[in-house]
Parts: sequence; C-alpha cells; structure tokens
Amino acid sequence: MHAIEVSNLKKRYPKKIPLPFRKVEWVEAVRGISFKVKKGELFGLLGPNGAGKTTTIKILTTLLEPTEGNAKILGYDLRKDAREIRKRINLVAEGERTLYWRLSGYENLKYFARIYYVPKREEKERIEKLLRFVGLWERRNDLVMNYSRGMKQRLAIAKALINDPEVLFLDEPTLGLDVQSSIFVREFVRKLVDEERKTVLLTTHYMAEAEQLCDRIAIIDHGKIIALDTPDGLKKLVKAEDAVEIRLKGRIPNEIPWRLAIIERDIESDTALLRGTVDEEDLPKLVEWLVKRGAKIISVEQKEPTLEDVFIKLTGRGLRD
Ligand SMILES: Nc1ncnc2c1ncn2[C@@H]1O[C@H](COP(=O)(O)OP(=O)(O)OP(=O)(O)O)[C@@H](O)[C@H]1O
Repeated sequence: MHAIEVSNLKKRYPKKIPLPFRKVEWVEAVRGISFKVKKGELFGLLGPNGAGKTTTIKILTTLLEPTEGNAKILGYDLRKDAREIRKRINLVAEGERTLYWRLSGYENLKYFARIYYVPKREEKERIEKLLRFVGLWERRNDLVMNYSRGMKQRLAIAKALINDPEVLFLDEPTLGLDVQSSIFVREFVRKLVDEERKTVLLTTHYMAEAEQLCDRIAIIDHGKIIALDTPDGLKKLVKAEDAVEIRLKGRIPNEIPWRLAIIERDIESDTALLRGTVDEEDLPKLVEWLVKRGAKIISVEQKEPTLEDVFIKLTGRGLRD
C-alpha cells in the first residue's frame, strides 16, 4: 500500500468578477494530476508560484474538496474516509499563524496535545521529545512572541507532530527563513523520514531545497505534472554539456528562439544572466543571434545541470519568472 495515491485530481475555483457583470469564469488550479508516494518517502512538489501546489496540499489534507478525481491516504478514500485520514496526518500550512504568541513553546505544545487527545501519561514525554527534536528544548519556557521566525517555524512543525502523524504535509516549509534556519529545518525534516519513518510530502519553489532534500520530485506547472523522478533522474533530462549561462550587457531581445530564461538582472550595470539548455553545436549560432540584436556578450559558461535547467527545458521559462 502506498502512503499517498493521487488519481486524476482536478480543482477549479470560481473567479470573482466585479459587478455589474454576472458571468462566472473559472480558474483551473489543478488540471488532472496523478502520482504515488511510498511509505517512508520524502516527496516534493516543485513549481513556481501559482502552479497549484497549495491547492493540491489542501485537497490531500481534506481542507478542500476536489472538483474531479480522488486520492487515497494510507489506503483511506479522501471523499469517504476524511475522519480516518485526519487522525493519521498533519499539516504545516504556508505562513502558518496558529501558534499562541503569548504562551511559551512548551505551553503551546501542551495546549495542542490536549486538542489532539494525546493520552495524559504520554504527554510530557512526547512534548520533551519533540522540543528536543526541533532544537527548542532550551528555549521551551520563552514566550513564542520572543522566538525568531525560524524558531516559530520549528515549533509549528513540532506542533504538527504532536498527534504522531504517519504522513506529514509541509507547504513551503522554509519560505521566508534565513539560510541557517532553512538548513536546520531541512535537516530535521530529512531525519523525520530517515529515523522516525514518517512519510513527508512538501511543496517548494526552491530548486536547491527539492534537489538536496527529496527522494523524488514532481515538477508542477500550470496545474499539471510535467516531470516526475528522483533529482538525478530529472537532471538526466538535460545533457551535461547543454546547460549554459550567458552574461550579457545591453538589450535583451524578446522571443529568443532557444530555451533560455533570465535568472538575474542588474539595472544599474545594465547586465543580465540568461540560463538554459542549448545544444553545444548551436551555441555559436545563439551568440551570433544575440549580438545581431544588440546584446554585448560578457561571458558564456557551461554549467552542471540543475533542476532549474530541467524546468527551463520543459517550459521555456525560469522557476522564478
Ligand atoms: N480561493 C481561490 N479562489 C480563486 N482562485 C484561487 C484560489 N486559491 C488559489 N487560486 C488560484 O489557483 C491557482 C493555483 O494556486 P495555488 O495557491 O494552489 O498555487 P501554488 O503553486 O501553491 O502557488 P503559491 O506558492 O503562490 O501559493 C492560482 O492561479 C491561484 O490564483
């Protein structure tokens, strides 16, 4: 049995149109996605803003009803057994605000332990284990309002583990965190899978995060899965010699007929960095094409392929566009 089995999931939202128009338009947020996550796997949904990641997570955690399709979580049917599913999962939503800032970290976990009916005799031990796990034991008696952003996120994850869920859903777990806190969160999310045998499904728009952390990744764009594999498997879609970075000054032509995206732009120095996949034999042709249209080439470098190259190759856009 898989931990998560998603079949042909679709979700559309009614789009709000201001009066006096009475017509209804629809936003197709998720357009028929299917995938399976094994037990004990760390699975990532990687895609740009608006790709449909949050909608997918909300459906899988029973917070939203799908328009079409269905899913099974730990063998339970999403449409019929929502109560059974809720007992066995938990979620850290994007930018979550459910912690009580006027309580300490310890008091927060105690409060949520009661809400989740954690047996009284297990409560103390479980809270201590979780606070140690996320590195907050020493700060357990400080009020949450005095925690840093990274500490609040660690506590939010500890809170989501209070009911000992078999499957944990994390929506953009490191969004807005500083580098150090992000590394820490990634390390213990990995530990949750390796040592505690949890299944984790997370969403991210950080390629490096997906690449370093996930066992398998589904790249999602405009509500569809456009590739699904291990990080190494995905990178094989791009030949090592095909990933290039071109730094140029001056005008960047529109509609470049190669799969390139602008990944950096500096207005002051009027320079930009283009990245993407270009056949080795095609490279001189591309450079000539750019120069003809007024760009001044500063450098052309071949790079190790990354997941961003895979995304650019598949969509012609950068993940950050
Ligand atoms: N409640 C809603 N009503 C109408 N449209 C919505 C609603 N929620 C999301 N959408 C639209 O559905 C699409 C997918 O949104 P979703 O939040 O699932 O994407 P995402 O990949 O999680 O992006 P982000 O990281 O920015 O949240 C977007 O076009 C969004 O504007």
